[in-house]
Amino acid sequence: MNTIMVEGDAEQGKDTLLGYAPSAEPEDERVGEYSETSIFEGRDESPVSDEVLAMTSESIRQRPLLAGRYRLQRPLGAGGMSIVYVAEHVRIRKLVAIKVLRDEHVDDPVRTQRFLREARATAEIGHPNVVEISDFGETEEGAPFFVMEHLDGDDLAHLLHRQGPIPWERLSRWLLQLCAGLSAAHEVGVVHRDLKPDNCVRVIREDGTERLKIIDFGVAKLTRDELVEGERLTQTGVVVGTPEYISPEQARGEAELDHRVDVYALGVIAFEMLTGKLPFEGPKYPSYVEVLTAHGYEAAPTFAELAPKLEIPEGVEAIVRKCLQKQADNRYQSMAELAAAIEALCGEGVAPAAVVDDAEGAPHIDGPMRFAASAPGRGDSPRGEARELVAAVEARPAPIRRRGNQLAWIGTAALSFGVIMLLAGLSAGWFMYGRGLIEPDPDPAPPIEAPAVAAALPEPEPEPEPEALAPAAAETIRVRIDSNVEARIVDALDGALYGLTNDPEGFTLERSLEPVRLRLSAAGYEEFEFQIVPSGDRSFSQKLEPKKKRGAKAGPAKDPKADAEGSAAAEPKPGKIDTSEIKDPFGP
Ligand SMILES: Nc1ncnc2c1ncn2[C@@H]1O[C@H](COP(=O)(O)OP(=O)(O)OP(=O)(O)O)[C@@H](O)[C@H]1O
Repeated sequence: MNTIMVEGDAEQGKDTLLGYAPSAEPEDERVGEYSETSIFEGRDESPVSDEVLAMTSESIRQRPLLAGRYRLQRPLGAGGMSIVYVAEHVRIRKLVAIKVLRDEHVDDPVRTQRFLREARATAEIGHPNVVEISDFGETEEGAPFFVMEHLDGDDLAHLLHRQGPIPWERLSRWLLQLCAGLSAAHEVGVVHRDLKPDNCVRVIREDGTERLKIIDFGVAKLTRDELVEGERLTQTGVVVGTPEYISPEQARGEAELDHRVDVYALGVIAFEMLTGKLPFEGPKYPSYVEVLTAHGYEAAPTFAELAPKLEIPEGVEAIVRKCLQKQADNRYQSMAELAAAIEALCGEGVAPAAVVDDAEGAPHIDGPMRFAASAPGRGDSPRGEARELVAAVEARPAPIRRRGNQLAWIGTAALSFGVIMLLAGLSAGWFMYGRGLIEPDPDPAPPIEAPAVAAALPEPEPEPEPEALAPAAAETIRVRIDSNVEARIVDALDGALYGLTNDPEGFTLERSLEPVRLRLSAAGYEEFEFQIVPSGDRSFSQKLEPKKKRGAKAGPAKDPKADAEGSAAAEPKPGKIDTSEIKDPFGP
């Protein structure tokens, strides 16, 4: 398992609930106390485990100077893709942080492109609240690296662990800085997509003031340009994020993502920093499936429900809830708008109107959820870790609702259909499902003048050919079903007629990832009910069984239509038969 592993104790942090003094009390009881006691005392010595050191490239470790000017001192941390070191610029004797692509990924064009994209995206932003990129290069082994300002501080996850919930007065100042940095990113067409407390570092400046810096644009989307070659997964698609902070549209695998996913994530961060709890955690959310489903469909609990002992002003909650709306249109539409709301509340005390949650309610997950053999459980990797998961889901959706209605179950079957929800194997630090990266941005930002470093970085691979993206663009898909007897194809929920089997034209369905439950019915034949996920054109064959006559011996009944038209009509058509698809994929 080529996983991450920066902080061995981060794991603990997830389950013991952030930043509270160790307590014999049940977890729920602990909310409500601001505590300065760290349950992670001593963790600041070095977040890098021996395992990470062991993973460190031998050649890099031994080389005294990187690119002739940087002396690597020690690893700061590592993700699935790269390792971050503290280094010294030997000429100006300044500490820097250097992120180097792991040796094992050097020949992987996808990861290399992503890595370069991170460097370019970050460098283009150029804002005091975003980590600064000052240089880049390549190791002798060909591993790209880029050089950042060294942030000597704590990320918000650590602060929360150490200090417990952060009062609004303080948090609001941090949020305003994060809004400023993200606003700058959005202005140049960069969407972070993986915002979480771990990626927000607080440094104390010489004058004693705090400065927040956003790091890790490793999964950022450059809305105006490149799609990374190879991330164009025709079947499964790709969306990247960290389950605990992922926006509903990412969780639902929607293709069109914009900067408002960052508004949502910032809302989750604010929620967690204020209450010490994530909106969706605890026994009700035993795996990432439940977490993602909740982000997709479930309203966040109120502060009073989660942290009854904390007194958080209503206006604050209203702001957070507005960020957490499921529909991006119902959130703040920009970081500037969010910042204005924070400022209005902090300044004149103007609270935004309370928001009525637009959540539709989470689908009930009923069936067995099976992870691939190598899959980690939710607790198997550090909290907040972006991760790569591959689909291996078996789940029975609750009552399937009609397509176009609220939901159905996101993690439906259709492994062969493409995306859906996913689950399981940790591999490179990306959580993948849905189709986020495979869509071009419909409204690209205007070109901007990139700072020198960004401009000098190698250009990424060209965008995929348009035809590769074409299927996702169509609004409807066509379904053709053949059967041994002409049968009506109806909606299993409301009986609406879609068409008839054996119609060469088939019938159309709205393109969706929500399953549609259909029924085939023909006089004298057993009805056959099944579901499909209309994510692309489908063609099936299904034999209907004659109804058994009471008292009659089992055997094929006569098909009245076959009688009229000849026996050929009763034969299933050859080819194209894939009864596995037509069966309820969640069925036993
Ligand atoms: N400029 C910096 N200064 C100080 N520490 C940094 C800096 N950039 C990153 N780090 C630390 O290095 C560690 C890994 O950084 P980062 O989050 O960018 O990588 P990652 O996302 O975990 O790795 P990958 O991109 O391979 O998945 C984190 O602990 C982070 O706080």
